[in-house]
Amino acid sequence: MLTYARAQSARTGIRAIGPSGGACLRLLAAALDAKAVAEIGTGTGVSGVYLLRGMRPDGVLTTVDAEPVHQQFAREAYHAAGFASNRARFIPGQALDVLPRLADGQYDLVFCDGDPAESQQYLAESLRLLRPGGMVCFEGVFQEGRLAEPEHRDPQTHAVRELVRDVRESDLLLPALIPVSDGLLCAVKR
Ligand SMILES: C[S@@+](CC[C@H](N)C(=O)[O-])C[C@H]1O[C@@H](n2cnc3c(N)ncnc32)[C@H](O)[C@@H]1O
Repeated sequence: MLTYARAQSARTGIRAIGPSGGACLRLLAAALDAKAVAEIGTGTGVSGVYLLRGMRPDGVLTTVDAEPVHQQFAREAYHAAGFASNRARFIPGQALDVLPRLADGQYDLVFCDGDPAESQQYLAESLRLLRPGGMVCFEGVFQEGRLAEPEHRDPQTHAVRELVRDVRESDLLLPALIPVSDGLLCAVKR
């Protein structure tokens, strides 16, 4: 059941991935037979429920958020969706403080949905965290249309443009831009 997580998102205004993006995440986690997934930006747990549904039954989602109260919503959402508490590891804190503490090469999938202005740093950390053949995904790269409109030069949109360029030009990555939700940029680590 996603009702709880979506209701908390609507009530609090904490943005959550849409149904098409969520379904895509679930499929990607299943295709990777994911046992270990890292998520930046727990929110109210909508994306986490989709990821857990796609992962192996013994898989563990490690999810990071700067706001402990958001993680409490997500904890309740995973419980309401029927997942045992040992399926998720909640780490509160700023992503750029927490990510360096996670183990190298141990993750099948890294889902980035935290602060878009930090996207390039998330990519660098993801490349370290992923096993070969693993995948990194960024939600929201269309930036509600601003990405494709050159007059938008705010720091956040600029950072996402730089991310898209880095992913496209990297020899280490095989990218695909999937037009679901607000743009899901995915890339497999060679
Ligand atoms: C868009 S919401 C995530 C939504 C969630 N992925 C979902 O689809 O249900 C973004 C989340 O990232 C968190 N966040 C923003 N900047 C962050 C940072 N620098 N480090 C960790 N978490 C951050 C916010 O507190 C918020 O809960």
